[in-house]
Amino acid sequence: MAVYTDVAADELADFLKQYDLGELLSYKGIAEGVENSNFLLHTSQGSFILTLYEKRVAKNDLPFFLALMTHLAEHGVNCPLPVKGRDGEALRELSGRPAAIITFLEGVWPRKPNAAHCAGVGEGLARMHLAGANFAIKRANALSVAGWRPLFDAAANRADEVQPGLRAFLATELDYLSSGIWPTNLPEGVIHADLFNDNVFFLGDKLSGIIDFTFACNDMLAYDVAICLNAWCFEPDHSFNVTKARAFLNAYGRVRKLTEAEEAALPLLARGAAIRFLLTRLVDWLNVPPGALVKPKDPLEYVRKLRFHQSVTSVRDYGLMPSGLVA
Ligand SMILES: Nc1ncnc2c1ncn2[C@@H]1O[C@H](COP(=O)(O)OP(=O)(O)OP(=O)(O)O)[C@@H](O)[C@H]1O
Ligand SMILES: N[C@@H](CCO)C(=O)O
Repeated sequence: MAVYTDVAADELADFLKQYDLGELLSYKGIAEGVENSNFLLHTSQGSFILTLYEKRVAKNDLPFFLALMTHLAEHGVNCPLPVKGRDGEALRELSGRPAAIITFLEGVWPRKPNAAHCAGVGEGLARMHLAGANFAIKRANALSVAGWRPLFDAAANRADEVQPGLRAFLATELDYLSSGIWPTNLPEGVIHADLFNDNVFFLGDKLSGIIDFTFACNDMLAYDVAICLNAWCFEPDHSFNVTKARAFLNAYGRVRKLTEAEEAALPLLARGAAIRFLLTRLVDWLNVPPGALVKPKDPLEYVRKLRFHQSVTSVRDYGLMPSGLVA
């Protein structure tokens, strides 16, 4: 998270009067993350996270995110819980933005994920997919293949300022991915859609919790797997680490086995996931709001990752035998 919208102390104290959270002792903006404004609150009742939802979050989607966290927590996933006010509502408004308070989760996100972390994420992701199976509310993925073109259009004119040739590279890849080859018949369910290392908490090597459901939606479960391959299985120099990928995929498969069709589609899904994050990062890189407390993420990291997926011919390259057996 970041801080785009500031909140004054007296405004926050007033806001908290709507809750049974005791007295506000201190609060501070959280610089991490890029999407929403977040604050760590200390009250006489404990620690909480206050989120003000920003540009990419549609207000109509907020009941989905809040109900999903409650549903997942009830089905064994350790994730934050929305805190309701005295009126029974979790969602309200603060400083002109939709706002909610959620419970604070203990744990630390891994700055340098190792293969054990990747295995933890694989297991955690599969458990989340199973836990989401009977969640009643639906939300389409606004950042799937149809959502990439508008992002490209918003950034295309200045893409070459970030890297010469980037515009043409993106245009070619986007044409390919939108040419009718994007899978439509793979198993679907609730996906997290942003399960990066800063959204997964660990205590030692053990996964202790999952946060940040503001991109969660209904989509292909294997697309979530592809997002994690991108987010967890590359090194700081952006080279692919097959040991981490194998650990991740095997751990996922022990809880929810990928179908053969999902395995076959993985290289394509990974290309899609790479361009999705490349494009949102590029748009954000070119549009940092003046005065915002945010460190935009590097879009070029995803050029390298995308090139790797373009070179992949089968899931063997991700450490998995096409039959699903370990390579
Ligand atoms: N429930 C929570 N418990 C403890 N810490 C939290 C919680 N929610 C958020 N944080 C802290 O705030 C940081 C940013 O949160 P989050 O990832 O939800 O923000 P975001 O703007 O949606 O970011 P991004 O989408 O870039 O990951 C986290 O890395 C974590 O340090
Ligand atoms: N996790 C995303 C930011 C939030 O969408 C990224 O690393 O680009």
